[in-house]
Formats: sequence, structure tokens, C-alpha cells
Amino acid sequence: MKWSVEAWRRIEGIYTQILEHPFINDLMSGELEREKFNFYLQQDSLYLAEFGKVLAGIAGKLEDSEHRKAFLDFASDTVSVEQAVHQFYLSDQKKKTTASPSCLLYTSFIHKQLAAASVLEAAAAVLPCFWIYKKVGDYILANQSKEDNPYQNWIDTYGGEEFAQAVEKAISICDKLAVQASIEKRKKMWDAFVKASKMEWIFWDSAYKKEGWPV
Ligand SMILES: Cc1ncc(CO)c(N)n1
Ligand SMILES: Cc1ncsc1CCO
Repeated sequence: MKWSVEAWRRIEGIYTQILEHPFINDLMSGELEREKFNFYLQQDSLYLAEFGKVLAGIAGKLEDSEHRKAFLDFASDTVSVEQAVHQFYLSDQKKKTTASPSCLLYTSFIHKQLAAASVLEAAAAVLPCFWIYKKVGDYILANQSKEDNPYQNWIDTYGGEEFAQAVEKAISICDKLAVQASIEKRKKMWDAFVKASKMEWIFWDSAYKKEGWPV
């Protein structure tokens, strides 16, 4: 069986909980509080900066030139999204933000996977960022009730065809890496994939709560 089929099976429950989260529900209905969305976007711009660095770092460790090119493209696209979000904030409100505990947890985790684990485990750790967002984007597109959702731009970014191709590629690279891996390594890849998926839920939850530092 493909590594990715079992990977998704392992996070089915987490994915369901993400779809049921009020952040996603409110995003879909268009009723999400602006403040919550802004909080999310600001944290996400910090997240994307680190995510892009990690993608570039993974690229540097991939032997297959096609895989390396794919990850360099992911990294480059991520910088574009990061800059677009940044631009939005420069024109809107000039605000310096520091990473929330949950944002720092997630970015630290993917950096740790890159620095201290194998490239396979690093690739598995960033895969939920692609795959879950794609699934959530598609889900929202398919279940939207309103025509004039103020968050349509966000929804179209992840529900669109362009992102779908990147996601397919990322999944297939993980599958190819897993084919050459030992059982032990495949398990570690699943563990990283599951952990990062939990952090996807945590990230949305922290935005919904506008999480700050308790001390
Ligand atoms: C937290 C998070 N995960 C994944 C994506 C999609 O790349 C994103 N923008 N933010
Ligand atoms: C995963 C991801 N998220 C924002 S851009 C990007 C790479 C798409 O090529």
C-alpha cells in the first residue's frame, strides 16, 4: 500500500475535527469575525516565512533533481504567498506581530524535523500543510452557502487547481521517498505526519481564541 494512503487513514479523525472546528465553519459561512481572521493571517505570515525556509532546506537534501526542483518551487511559491499576505498588512495596518505559542510550536517542529531528523521525516512533517489545506479548501468550496464570502480570496487560494497540482506532487514525492525507506523510517514518517496534522488543528484553534502568551 502507498505510504500516503495509510498516512491519510491515520489522520482521518483529526481531519474531521478540523472540519468541525468553528474557525472553519465560520470561514465557510463568511461569518468569521474579522479580528479572528486577521489574527490568523498575521500568524500565518509568520508561519509561511518559516515553512518556506524549511521547504528550501528539504530541497537541499533531496538527491533526485525532479524532487529538488519541486521543493524549490514550493518554497518559491510560499514566499509569494507570504509576501502577498505581508503586502495586505502593509496597506492595511502596520503591525508588528510575534509568533503565538501555537505558531511557534508548529514552526519549531518543522525546523526540528529538518535539522535533526531524516529528509524523509522532514518531508512527511510538511505534507499536512499541503494536503489538509487542499482538503479544507475543497470542502469549503463544495459546501459554501453564500455568494459574497469576504474570505473568498483565501478559499480560492487553497481550493484552486494550481494548489491541487502542488499537493499531488508533494504527496507523490513522499510516496517515492517512502518506497525506498525501511519499515522503521516509514513509521517515523507517519508519526511526523500525524504530529503536524494535530498542529494544523491547534493552529486554527489558536487563531479562533486569539491565543497570546499567558506570561
Ligand atoms: C498553518 C498553515 N498550514 C498550511 C498552510 C498552507 O500552506 C498555511 N498557509 N498555514
Ligand atoms: C504549500 C503551500 N502553501 C502556500 S504556497 C505553497 C506551495 C505551493 O506550491
